[in-house]
Amino acid sequence: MGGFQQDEMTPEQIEHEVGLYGPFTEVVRELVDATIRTEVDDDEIRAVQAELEDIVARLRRSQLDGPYGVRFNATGHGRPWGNSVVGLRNAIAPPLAIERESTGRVRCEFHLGAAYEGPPSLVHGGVSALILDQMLGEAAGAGGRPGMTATLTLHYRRATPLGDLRAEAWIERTEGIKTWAHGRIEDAEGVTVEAEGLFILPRWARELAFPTGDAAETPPSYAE
Ligand SMILES: CCCCCCCC/C=C\CCCCCCCC(=O)SCCNC(=O)CCNC(=O)[C@H](O)C(C)(C)COP(=O)(O)OP(=O)(O)OC[C@H]1O[C@@H](n2cnc3c(N)ncnc32)[C@H](O)[C@@H]1OP(=O)(O)O
Repeated sequence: MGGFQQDEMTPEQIEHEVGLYGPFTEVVRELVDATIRTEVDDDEIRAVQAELEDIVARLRRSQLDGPYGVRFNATGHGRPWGNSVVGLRNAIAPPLAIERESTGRVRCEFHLGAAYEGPPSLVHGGVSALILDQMLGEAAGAGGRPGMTATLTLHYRRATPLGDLRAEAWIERTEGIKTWAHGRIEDAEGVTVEAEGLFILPRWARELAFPTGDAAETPPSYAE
């Protein structure tokens, strides 16, 4: 698997890019929301479309060949900036700003607007799954037991309204390369969705992490 890429970015360069691409991507998120909710007239839609086509062409003048991947510098500072849940440069991502504890407990507060709608004024069930997949995976990673999602089970207890929400996740138990994590999404009234998942350190990562074949060792994780 490719996509993990080390580079020589200094903390100052990273701070510069965060300051540049953070607000840039935020405007694109605004654009998505405005596109769904606008009620301007037909001529205005056509005019805006033409301007946007010009803007896309300007950005396409210099592009990566593929997705952003996960980059990290020599200090191990990870930049999953294309990630669809937490990516700084991904306008699809809400994005989640996750607080991580080394015990494997993670939490965040976030806002889901019109772009995440499923049933009227409610969060799409697949979006809740997306968020919980990331949160459970982050819990596994924060606790030093990272893995790929092998199973993910969702319990939709109550409809999740669009708006201000919070999520948390934690490691329930580990066994060698396997980590079981649990988590939930809550609105102001309490839990709406619960999840449990199994995360497995894949073979390619095991070979890097345990050259001796001893999965009782703690595998590496990337710090943010
Ligand atoms: C991740 C690597 C580490 C990088 C470090 C970065 C840390 C960052 C920290 C945090 C931030 C990230 C947060 C991300 C969150 C989002 C995560 C996603 O959305 S991941 C995308 C969706 N998931 C996939 O696409 C998986 C696709 N499937 C696979 O890749 C493999 O099937 C995988 C890894 C799940 C297992 O492959 P095998 O080759 O390692 O498996 P075998 O060696 O055959 O089995 C090992 C053990 O696992 C069990 N096993 C395998 N698959 C299972 C399954 N699906 N269910 C139950 N058990 C399974 C087997 O029975 C075996 O168990 P026995 O040793 O016999 O006890």
